[in-house]
Amino acid sequence: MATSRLNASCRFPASRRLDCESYVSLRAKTVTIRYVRTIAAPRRHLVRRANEDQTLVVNVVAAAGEKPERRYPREPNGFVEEMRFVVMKIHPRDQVKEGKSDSNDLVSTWNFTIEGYLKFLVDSKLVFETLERIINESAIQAYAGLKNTGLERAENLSRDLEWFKEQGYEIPESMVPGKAYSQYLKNIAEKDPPAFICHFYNINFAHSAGGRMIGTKVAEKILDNKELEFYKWDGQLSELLQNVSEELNKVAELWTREEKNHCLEETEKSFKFYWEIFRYLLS
Ligand code: HEM
Repeated sequence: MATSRLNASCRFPASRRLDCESYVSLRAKTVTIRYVRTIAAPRRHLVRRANEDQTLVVNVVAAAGEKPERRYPREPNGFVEEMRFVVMKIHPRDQVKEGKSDSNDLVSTWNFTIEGYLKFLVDSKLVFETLERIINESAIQAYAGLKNTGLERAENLSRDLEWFKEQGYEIPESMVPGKAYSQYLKNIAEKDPPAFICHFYNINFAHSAGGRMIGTKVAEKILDNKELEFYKWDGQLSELLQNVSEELNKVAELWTREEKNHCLEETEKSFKFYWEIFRYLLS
């Protein structure tokens, strides 16, 4: 079997690049690489392709005796897709199925009341206010690109509550679910950015997906089709979401796999906290 001397550029899970050199067979499916500038033991790699400039692109399979690297669902599509995958699995299957039509049917069966809806709006406002204040005031680098994304909702919610007041409705005080979620966000914001980013993603994206669908149904059923400011964005929502996704992907690129997993594990908490606020709509 012919062998060639190649410069190999090794792509590691944490995006670390190391220079190495090796004698390999171009027909080989795996290769053991001896690193030039590290003290790592030789590792077995899966050969992905050899570029024209004789740079070999390889994936780490395992060091001798190690288990192969674990792959995470949607990992190659960027971290936002990983977060989306996890939260969609948490949506209760019997109540909320992925895909708008099923969920739409479900939401159509709900009996909305203005009282329940006002509680939902008041607690949502508290959560968005807290989220936005933290992002604006924090010096944490990961939050810097998440200021003024166009997804902010607190001001729009204030205008909606003002409108309800003008219609003669009494605006309730914020309640336990909103206060609990707001307090939790304050607790983790400075000491645990990966966890906080999970909440940032879920709160904003939940509202733009299921939340928006619910808003349309509420408007149809009990608001004479009045479209609230909560569901209006300056510019195309899809573009705003795309921009924020790109920013979140950039933030997560700097994380280790452990930090990413920690962020994903926080999804369940985010869902539970926000679900408590959604539940007002069912009362
Ligand atoms: C009654 C409550 C809910 C309903 C009816 C609902 C419904 C939906 C539906 C239908 C989608 C898919 C939208 C699409 O494929 O375009 C979706 C996506 C999503 N939901 Fe929910 N959901 C609810 C509650 C929640 C909660 C409590 C959270 C978390 C805090 C959440 C977070 C998300 C996220 C992050 C997405 C992905 C959005 C995207 O990628 O654009 N949802 N939801």
